[in-house]
Amino acid sequence: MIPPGAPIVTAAQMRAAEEAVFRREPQEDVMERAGAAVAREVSRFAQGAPILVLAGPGNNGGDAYVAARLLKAAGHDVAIAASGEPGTGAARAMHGRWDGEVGSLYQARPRPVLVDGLFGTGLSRPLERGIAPVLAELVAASRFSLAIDLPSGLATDTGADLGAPRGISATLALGALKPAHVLDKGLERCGHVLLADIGIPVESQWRSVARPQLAPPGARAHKYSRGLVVVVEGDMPGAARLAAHAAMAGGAGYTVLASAGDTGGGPDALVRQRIASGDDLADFLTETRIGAVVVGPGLGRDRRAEGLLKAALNANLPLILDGDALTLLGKSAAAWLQRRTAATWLTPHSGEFDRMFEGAEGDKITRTLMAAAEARVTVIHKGADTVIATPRGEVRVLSRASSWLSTAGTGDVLAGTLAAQVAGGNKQAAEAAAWLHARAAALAGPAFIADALPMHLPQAISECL
Ligand SMILES: NC(=O)C1=CN([C@@H]2O[C@H](COP(=O)(O)OP(=O)(O)OC[C@H]3O[C@@H](n4cnc5c(N)ncnc54)[C@H](O)[C@@H]3O)[C@@H](O)[C@H]2O)[C@@H](O)CC1
Ligand SMILES: Nc1ncnc2c1ncn2[C@@H]1O[C@H](COP(=O)(O)OP(=O)(O)O)[C@@H](O)[C@H]1O
Ligand SMILES: [K+]
Repeated sequence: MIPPGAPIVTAAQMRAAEEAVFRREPQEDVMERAGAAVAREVSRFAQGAPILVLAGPGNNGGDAYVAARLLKAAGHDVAIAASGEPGTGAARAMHGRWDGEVGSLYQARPRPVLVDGLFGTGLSRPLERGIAPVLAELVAASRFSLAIDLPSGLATDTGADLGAPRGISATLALGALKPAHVLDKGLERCGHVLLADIGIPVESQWRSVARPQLAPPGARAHKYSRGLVVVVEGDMPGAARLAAHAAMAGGAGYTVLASAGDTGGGPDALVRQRIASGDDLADFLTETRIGAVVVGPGLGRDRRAEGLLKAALNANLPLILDGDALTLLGKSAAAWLQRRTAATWLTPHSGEFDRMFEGAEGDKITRTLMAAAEARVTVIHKGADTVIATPRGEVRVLSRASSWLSTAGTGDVLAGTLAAQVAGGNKQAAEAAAWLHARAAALAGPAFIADALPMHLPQAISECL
């Protein structure tokens, strides 16, 4: 579980936000609030069991000393073990306010409840001096463990593993989420992510995906005003049918499958349009009521596929490109897409993304932002950590969706869901589609097949009205 709609900031942005607050308020007061938030969560879960608090050299350790003092004052049995002397002014002050003993991390005996206050956003290199194995053992031997801000050993801005333990039960993010809470190894290492308000206002264009606010069709709605979606069929017709079904169940008023022949299948309400070639598609796409076109699911990579893709790119219509369309574009994606005047959405998985944007470097958020800016499109970079980036620099991250989504065809369902939101005029179509898709997967339960996913979209939508 990730707090929805929460700001995500880098370590440097968090530091800047803190420093702005320290100009009007002592750092110790902020640290007292952070430590109090930690103590609150720990006492909720500890249920009277003995607590071991680990304190590092920096301000994460400072938070740990505060939490230990408050937990002790509330009657808990608390021991502290430190990796060394406190190294910052605020941490020294908090160490001074603790009136008990401070043991060595390396001699610490496990206790049922563990609080990890060794390192937070200041971790700058892999854990050293044998800290990683000691921390891993103490976490493994505990019944409940809570990491202050971040599990020690995660790179704040990337979620890369710098020696973080496995099995942390919960992480209390202070003030805002950091990329490590939602990306890469952070997905498995943070446990449940909780967010504490510690009185530091943060401004960010990056957020975790939130449940969208959707509206039912107006009283005078008709099928075209609800949105007309065209899905282009190719070599593997099942993929296009999945996308079309998702567009219908995702709220589109009218869905057309543009197919070369009658391949059958699909709901009766699905309208079929015979499209043999790129020229046919170009003609059909002059229909002005079309609200979104999906090209790519099961498209194939032959001459006909290229012709269809070209026709879709040249049409002045909102366009969703997925699967084979992305592979066909390959390295020339940005050059092609920059020329479009209508809006474009790309839904690559990491293989497709890397083929299109091989020059993009860094963490997943940075790379996706670069791609969106370069191609001037919205990119939904899929995976266990799905990152949505717009050319305006907005980012939405959806992590911890059902891992049962890792089955063929679920990406086609996402493309269709997105098309319904685009055609329906949703200004936050990508975020809404990602939420609805993940919610449908949660409702579908374990071991579903992609065909079953669209059936759960209406229930997901009902939760947004
Ligand atoms: N600035 C503040 O007053 C506040 C900071 N907060 C806490 O402070 C944390 C950030 O504090 P800091 O910037 O002091 O950083 P940390 O406490 O995360 O750690 C920094 C210290 O660890 C050392 N270090 C870095 N990598 C190391 C490694 N691999 N092995 C050994 N030592 C290593 C650094 O040299 C530095 O001494 C946040 O995560 C949050 O928990 C909160 O208390 C809110 C207020
Ligand atoms: N382990 C996972 N956890 C959460 N979501 C996942 C996981 N694996 C895949 N997904 C999601 O499932 C979908 C798979 O899409 P894709 O890879 O394009 O598959 P296909 O082409 O077969 O439809 C994406 O929405 C992706 O974000
Ligand atoms: K920590």
